[in-house]
Amino acid sequence: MTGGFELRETGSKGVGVFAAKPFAENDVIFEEKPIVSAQFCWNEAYGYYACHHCLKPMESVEENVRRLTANTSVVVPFPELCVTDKTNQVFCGACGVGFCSEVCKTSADQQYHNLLCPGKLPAMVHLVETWKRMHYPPETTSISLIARVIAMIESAADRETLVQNLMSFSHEATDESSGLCLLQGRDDEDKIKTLQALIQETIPINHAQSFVSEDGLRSLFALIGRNGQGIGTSVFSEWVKAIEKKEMSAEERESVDSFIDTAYANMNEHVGSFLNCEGSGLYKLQRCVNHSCQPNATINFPCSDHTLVLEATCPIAPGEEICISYLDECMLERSRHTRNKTLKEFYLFECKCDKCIAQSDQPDVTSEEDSDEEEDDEDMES
Ligand SMILES: C[S@@+](CC[C@H](N)C(=O)[O-])C[C@H]1O[C@@H](n2cnc3c(N)ncnc32)[C@H](O)[C@@H]1O
Repeated sequence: MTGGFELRETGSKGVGVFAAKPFAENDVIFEEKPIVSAQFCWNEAYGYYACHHCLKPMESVEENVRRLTANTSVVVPFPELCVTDKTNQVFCGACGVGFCSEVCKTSADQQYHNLLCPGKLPAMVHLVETWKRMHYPPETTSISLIARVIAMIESAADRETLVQNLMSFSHEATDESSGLCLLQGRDDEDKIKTLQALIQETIPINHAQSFVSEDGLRSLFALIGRNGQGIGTSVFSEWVKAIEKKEMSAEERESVDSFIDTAYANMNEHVGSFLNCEGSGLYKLQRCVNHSCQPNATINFPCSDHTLVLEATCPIAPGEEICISYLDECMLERSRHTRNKTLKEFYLFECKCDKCIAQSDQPDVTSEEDSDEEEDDEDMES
């Protein structure tokens, strides 16, 4: 973590992160590892092979391109630029999951894996399969993250500090939603009851009972909905970055650029936009960064694992609030009405950023594109 920022009350948005020194574009504001993270269940099931603890890709770049293009004869040039180091990979003797290093395996074992390993707790497989039938891609959270939080509370040497940390995360459910929209569909109350009963049956719980009551679980979903940070890692995009930096002849550059274009086109045909190992995590500092529809910072994963970096996207002056966008770039271009509909549905709040306040006297307009989508949603629901 670097200095240069402070946490302060904002008034209307709760706590926020403020610059305590000037930041230039691309400056790192802070870097941190999560309290807990987990790969999404379908992402793992579809063979996106990542370290069970830190989400670092476990495949070589060639294995990755072959899988994502469904072409087993692709030969990737400059294989020496692949960042995957298989020499340190280790595996769980009981369930077979892989870790990029002994360090990750030891952390996982100590924090949650000793309790949740399906080799020792076969009912975990049923819990995950039940979840997968409730929550299809594109995934926004996972039962694995919930299970890890519970297991960490069970296993923590300093349980009190961990619980205090988690409780400092904003975790209120709203009147309209308890964060259950994360489960998708209309029968969320039934789903939460099913999950709650299954968690109670599956995980031996002595210390985390209050987190697995119906209200406790609802609150945990709200906590993850409000604070969970998506994580994406890719050995191919790391290799592409290394290729961009490598010095080579014009001929080699042309040939490798053409290889990259073809690979992306073939991936798009086979897996669409699902290119990365994906998951989500809870971070102690990142959870204080508020949303703005006109952000001045962004989150990156430069080590292609769950280590998060908050970076300035424009100059930031001391005293200014540092905000990221919880919405993707496409959604940021949409009307205030549509942006807020998404923020309410997925992040459980109404936006009070400067841009939304400035646009608050505008009518609740839904752009043509948005209203088409809304009609489609309504058709699907009816
Ligand atoms: C990741 S937390 C950010 C830290 C939070 N302010 C706190 O005090 O814990 C996300 C929550 O902050 C609030 N928040 C973030 N950005 C906001 C915004 N632009 N307008 C209103 N509330 C916001 C919402 O309550 C949201 O659920």
